[in-house]
Amino acid sequence: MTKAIVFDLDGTLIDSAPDLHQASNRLLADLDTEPLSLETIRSFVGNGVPKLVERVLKARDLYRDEARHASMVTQFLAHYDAALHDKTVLYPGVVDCLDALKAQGFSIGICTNKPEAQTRAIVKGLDLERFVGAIIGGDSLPVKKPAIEPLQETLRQLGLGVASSSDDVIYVGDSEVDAATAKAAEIPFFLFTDGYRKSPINQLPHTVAFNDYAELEYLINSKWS
Ligand SMILES: O=C(O)COP(=O)(O)O
Ligand SMILES: [Mg+2]
Repeated sequence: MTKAIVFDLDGTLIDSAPDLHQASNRLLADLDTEPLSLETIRSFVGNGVPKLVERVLKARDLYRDEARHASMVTQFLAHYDAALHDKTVLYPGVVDCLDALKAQGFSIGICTNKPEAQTRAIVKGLDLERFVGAIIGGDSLPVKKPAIEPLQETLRQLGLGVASSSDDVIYVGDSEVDAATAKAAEIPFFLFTDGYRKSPINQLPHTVAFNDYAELEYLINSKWS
């Protein structure tokens, strides 16, 4: 039976906050408004781009209504598309870890709240395509995490039935949203502690916590040994 490891993207495999920060501040500059700090933008990531843009606008008291918000999301994405991974980096050890997991025969998926098109472009640009068998983004389905459907759809595309998933699957993520998703889906959750979480580790439901990708293969194999 195939086993699968599904990863979140932002704050888990990649540190994407610097490019999200730049796009946010370019949007604010279009609106003749002062920039926000990297730390602030990092704290806004995890619920998808529309929510990030809403938080950016509200932080500068610029949120008006849904129609304007929708056009700001489009404007943000134009800035983001112009520099999707200029400053974005993989966390140390990610490539070696994915290599090792792939070599062991694990199926690998990505389940993120980032829009699918931008996710695919970044995955390609950072040369991760060869590892990944399924990608579900925040706009791939009508709902996004913490709804469980995106994670279930990732597993379905990897060829795993939902019924068997709790025994054969691990979800790896960095945030409150990921922990809640895995818990609701009854899937073991490995928490990468150096991502964008806002809560203390002990307040996030998790199976295993780690901060070094050099340890992840061992931790995964320990769970199934
Ligand atoms: O909020 C986003 O756009 C993406 O965040 P995620 O990759 O951590 O799900
Ligand atoms: Mg994340």
